[in-house]
Amino acid sequence: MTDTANPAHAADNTRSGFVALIGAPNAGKSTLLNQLVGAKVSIVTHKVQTTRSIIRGVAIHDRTQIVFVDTPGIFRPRRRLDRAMVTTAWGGARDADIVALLVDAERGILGDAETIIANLAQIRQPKILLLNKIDRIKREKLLVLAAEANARVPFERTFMISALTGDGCEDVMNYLAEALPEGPWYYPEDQISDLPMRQLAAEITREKIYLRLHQELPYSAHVETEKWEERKGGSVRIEQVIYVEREGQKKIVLGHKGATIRAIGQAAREELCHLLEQKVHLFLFVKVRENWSDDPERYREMGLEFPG
Ligand SMILES: Nc1nc2c(ncn2[C@@H]2O[C@H](COP(=O)(O)OP(=O)(O)OP(=O)(O)O)[C@@H](O)[C@H]2O)c(=O)[nH]1
Repeated sequence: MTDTANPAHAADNTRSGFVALIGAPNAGKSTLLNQLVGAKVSIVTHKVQTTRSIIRGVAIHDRTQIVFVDTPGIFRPRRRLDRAMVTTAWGGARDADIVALLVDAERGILGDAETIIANLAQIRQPKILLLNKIDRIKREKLLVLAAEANARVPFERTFMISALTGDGCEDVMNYLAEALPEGPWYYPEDQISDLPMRQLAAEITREKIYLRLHQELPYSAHVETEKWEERKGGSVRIEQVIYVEREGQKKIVLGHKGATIRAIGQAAREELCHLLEQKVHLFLFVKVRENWSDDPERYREMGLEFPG
């Protein structure tokens, strides 16, 4: 048996490294991360800009440990929170061994994807191109897109994949497993994410809020796990606070006679039970905290840099 408590894994011939996934909002980064790591570590929703901080997923392929850095979508920043997300995303790319640019092939290289490609030139790490969502488009169009992207940036390799179906993903893993440098593993073998459990639990609740409320609640809800208590008998009691910016938003989150928050809580609890493989008692509270998006402390908690 392998010693999972020892992250060094000094065994011969191991390889390891960091791979930054960058791409425009909705390119499919979180979906791909989950597909490659094989477990849900990064939240996925149909809304853009749901990933706020860098989340790592760790995959083992052959003798290589591949640490994925899922970056917030890189886009033209408008609000302060947006600017923090973009700064953090490019920081993640500069620290990585390999940068993987994910492009929504259906959308092509327009808008945000174009801005990213223009900026990629300044990044000196080896870069690979992943054309995603090939389940949705014709092969001829893909080839044109691949040529267009490679004319602008020297990619080491181009892959055509579907993060959703897993098509082409094995080729990406084979490539990364060979391309990353020799060295000891960074994490114990059984660790899929270094995102603290409390934060992951908060992300799950935040995902349920988005899925439930769609447009009604803009990007102003923030969830914090305040209490995490392992109970006798193997269950866990988790208390979370959902912070909103205005009274009106609090009413929306609560819903008529508390129906909305109950549904959010139930969905989050089910997913947590599944993830933790234990019984979960989840308690949600809604609080108004005006202007939390201007508070440096909240940024630090989310692992973001505060743009002055
Ligand atoms: N058809 C299809 N849909 C996909 C594929 N990959 C991702 N999607 C969908 O695209 C949407 C966005 O995916 P995400 O993984 O959340 O995208 P993201 O790049 O992490 O987005 P942000 O968190 O906003 O940066 C979701 O509805 C996914 O189901 C794919 O290969 N095929």
